[in-house]
This record gives sequence, C-alpha cells and structure tokens, in this order.
Amino acid sequence: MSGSGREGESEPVRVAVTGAAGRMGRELLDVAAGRDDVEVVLAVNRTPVDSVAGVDVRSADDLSGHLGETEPDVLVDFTGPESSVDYVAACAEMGVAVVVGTTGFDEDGRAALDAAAESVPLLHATNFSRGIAALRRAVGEAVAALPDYDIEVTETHHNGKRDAPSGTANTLLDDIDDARGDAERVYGREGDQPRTEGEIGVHARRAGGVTGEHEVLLADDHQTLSLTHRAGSRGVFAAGALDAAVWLSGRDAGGYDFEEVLDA
Ligand SMILES: NC(=O)C1=CN([C@@H]2O[C@H](COP(=O)(O)OP(=O)(O)OC[C@H]3O[C@@H](n4cnc5c(N)ncnc54)[C@H](OP(=O)(O)O)[C@@H]3O)[C@@H](O)[C@H]2O)C=CC1
Ligand SMILES: O=C(O)C1=N[C@H](C(=O)O)C[C@H](O)C1
Repeated sequence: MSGSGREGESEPVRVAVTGAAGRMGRELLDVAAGRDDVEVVLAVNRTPVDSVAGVDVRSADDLSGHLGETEPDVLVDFTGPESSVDYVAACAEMGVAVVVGTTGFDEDGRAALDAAAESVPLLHATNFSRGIAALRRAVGEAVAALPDYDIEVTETHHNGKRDAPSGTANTLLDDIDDARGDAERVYGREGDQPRTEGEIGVHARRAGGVTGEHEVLLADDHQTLSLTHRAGSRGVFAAGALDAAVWLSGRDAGGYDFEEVLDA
C-alpha cells in the first residue's frame, strides 16, 4: 500500500490491543465493538483474564508469536512505559504499525519509540481527545499574546494514575516553551518559595475517579485567563486512538502526530 494511508479501503483495519484489562484497554475494546472500520483480532494482558467486552484475552508473553498468528494491521498500546517499549519493539520486528497512548516515558523510552519508527509507522500522542488538540492551539496563541504573564499548569486525574505530571501536562509545557522559549518548571511549591520571574508552576492532583482535567492559568496583576479541558469519559481517548489506528494503517514507516489525523 502507498504511504498515504487507506483511502478507498473498505475492509476494517485489523487491530491488536495491549493492556486489554486496563482502564483504557477495556474502553478500547468496548468502543471498537461499536465501529465497523476496525476489527479487534488480538487482545493481550499481562495478568491473565479470560475475556473483556466479549473478546478473548491472551497472555502478553510471546506477543511476537501472537502478532504472527493473528496478523493485525495496527497495535494500540495503552499500558506502562516499560511494557510499551517491549511491545513496540515486537511490532517493529513483526512489521506491525503501532499507536501508542502510554505516557510517562523517560528519555530512553522515547528513543526506543523513535528507533521503532524507523521500521514501522508509529503514532504516539499523550492525549487522543479533540478538545486537548484545540486547547493546545489556544494555549499557543494565548502565551504568544501575553508574553509577560505568569503561567501555572495544573492537572487532575484519578487516584490510579502512575505518572506525574501527566503526559498531556508535559506536552502543554513543551507547547508553552515553543511559544515563549524554555522556562524553569517548578513542580509544586512548599515552604518559603516565592515565585521567580518567568518560572512555570506545575501541579498534579490525584483524587477519586477524575478522568482527566488540564488547566493552563495565565495572569498578570490586572487580568487572569484560565484555559481548561475536562474529559467527560475515556471514550473520547479510545475513539481518537482508533481513528489514529485507521489513519495509520498502510502508511510508510516513520513517526506521526495525532494532529495529522485530525487534519485529514
Ligand atoms: N494518550 C491518551 O489519550 C491517554 C493515555 N493514557 C495512558 O495510558 C496508560 C494506561 O492507562 P490506564 O488504562 O488508565 O492504566 P491501567 O493501570 O488501568 O491499565 C494498564 C494496563 O497496562 C498493563 N501494564 C501496565 N504495566 C505493565 C507492565 N510493566 N507489563 C505488562 N503490562 C503492563 C496492565 O496490566 P495488568 O492488568 O497486568 O496490570 C493493564 O492492562 C497510562 O500511561 C496513561 O497515562 C490514558 C488515557 C488516555
Ligand atoms: O492516565 C490517564 O488517565 C490519562 N493519561 C493521559 C496523560 O497522562 O496525559 C491522558 C489523559 O489525561 C488521561
């Protein structure tokens, strides 16, 4: 197939899902069941479970063997950074495109994703919602328009989230750096710690079942601008990731952005 995706294709994209019994894995299987442009041909999980949303779940051991047997077009991974690196390597070995939603990668983990993208198409996004894509654009404009304003980034998530700050918060911080130049990031404040000029405060809250909230606050002595996104359900992330899988299938090897899916 050409490097421009599956224009004109009518067969559903064959999808594999890792972390099938996780919060996002369950949501992906649920959302996929209601769509006719994707077909889940493989679901795996580290901890044994029989099935999720009516789909049989295999052990995550020997992922390469499972990929060879079921021949998915795209694997969708929302797990943890350690497993994600292994799963992506298996996809590179087996020639399977991969959508990565996992967050919390360190530098080595990001380098491993880049290495895999030399062999297969790979799309990594820290957030698969359209609202966050719009928030990122709005933040870029606001930061450019208000160059001297103080900025604080606050994210709130459920009490089961591992990484902090969230992947989305880190992406927003990178966007702010792109608009204003690199700034010192101050993670929480404690004791005698007045704000210094140009720093960006970063705050991570964990409570109950909050799906995901991100706020970028800009303020000077006279005005305050608060840009906030709240995810109402994980369904928005699952739908975005499956849209990305459909878009990615059949593309050339390389690293792709979710913005390209939204622009298509
Ligand atoms: N990009 C986006 O839009 C979004 C990204 N995320 C990210 O997705 C990831 C998963 O989130 P969520 O579903 O809430 O997490 P959960 O903890 O609910 O699920 C994680 C899943 O990954 C598996 N897993 C975790 N660590 C390992 C490991 N070391 N080896 C093998 N399997 C592993 C778990 O297996 P087991 O059952 O055995 O524990 C489980 O199936 C996180 O990084 C999160 O930040 C989440 C939502 C949206
Ligand atoms: O772990 C989550 O739940 C989420 N993680 C992503 C992140 O780290 O930004 C995206 C979303 O906010 C939900």
